[in-house]
Amino acid sequence: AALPAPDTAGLAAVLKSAVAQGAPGALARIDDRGRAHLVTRGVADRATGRALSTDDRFRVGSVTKTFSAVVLLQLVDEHRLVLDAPVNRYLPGLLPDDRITVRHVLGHRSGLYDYTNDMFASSVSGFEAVRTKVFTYRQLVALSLKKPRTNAPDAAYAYSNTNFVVAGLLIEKLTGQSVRTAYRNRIIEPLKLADTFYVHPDTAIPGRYARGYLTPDTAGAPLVDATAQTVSWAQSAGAIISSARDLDVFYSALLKGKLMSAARLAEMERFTPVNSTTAYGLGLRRRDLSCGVSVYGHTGAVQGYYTYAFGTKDGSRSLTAMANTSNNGKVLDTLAGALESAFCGKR
Ligand SMILES: CC1(C)S[C@@H]2[C@H](NC(=O)CCCC[C@H](NC(=O)C[NH3+])C(=O)[O-])C(=O)N2[C@H]1C(=O)[O-]
Repeated sequence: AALPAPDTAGLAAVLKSAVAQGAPGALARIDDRGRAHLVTRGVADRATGRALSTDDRFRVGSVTKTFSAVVLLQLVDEHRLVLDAPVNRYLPGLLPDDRITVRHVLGHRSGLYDYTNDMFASSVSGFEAVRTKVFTYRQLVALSLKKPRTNAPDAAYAYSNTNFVVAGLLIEKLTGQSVRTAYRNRIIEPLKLADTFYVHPDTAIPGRYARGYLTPDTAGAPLVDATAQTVSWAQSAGAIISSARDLDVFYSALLKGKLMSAARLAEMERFTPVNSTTAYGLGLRRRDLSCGVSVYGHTGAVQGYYTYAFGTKDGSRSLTAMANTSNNGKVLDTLAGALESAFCGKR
């Protein structure tokens, strides 16, 4: 059935609420069968008052996880990786349990503890302690392995950044290239994503970008400009920089089957229920909206930036929404309303 027209007035109201709840700015872009709808609110830079533009680049956080999953699923298509093989077959001795497979890692079913739970228990001091640090993947995995696993392999879904750090190690081992090269050769250049970069460990965002502001844990304390950071704590789990246009192109191309075989996309879309309205596949989230439409993509939360990037099953319509703050649950929840406006239309 054809989707209702996007509700751009509703979208503007969502962004207005996000700004009222503490985001300096918020943006949204819908690409609907070649037609773009652009909405913005507030500022990209609190110091200069520059208005936020939908052209501004930003840190996408865990939307990066879909990029990493795409590379690995392409390697499965190339018969260079077996999804149900143990991770330790490719990275001997990395993990303490040979039963943990590549599929478990990409579906957050490995049980590997998420080291960011400790790293960011205190939001601002945790961020300041790592914002210029450069970690190796193995240092991050070691942080995780200091803690007990959350579940036996495949026994449960438990979101963990550690899983996509392991994915980065797999990408580098199997391609013999950096994840930066793998993203560029396999996704960024083929799709001509001119605003999409992996610059780790550089802290600067190339070109024109929105500054990002971390909301402190203490109510009323000033926002912290979190724009400059290595994102080395996340890397292949969260360090990509992109734009609303590029993420719409990326998820539309993915969902249209342009990035891997139909068989592999079907594997990516085998979903584990997370709660009543969301499910997780392989580096891909499904969100079931109030109007019965399901959308596919990923969310992101990195210091200074919240992102929603989702598309319809056939990739004909995609939406990216971003607010340039984080650690603000009200803004994260409000921004989810952009999905309803974009895909369910006027209510
Ligand atoms: C599951 C999520 C929302 S969290 C996960 C990942 N981001 C992180 O793990 C960073 C967490 C710390 C971010 C920080 N929060 C704190 O410091 C809280 N003490 C903030 O908000 O700036 C990402 O991105 N994912 C989102 C996803 O996949 O949707």
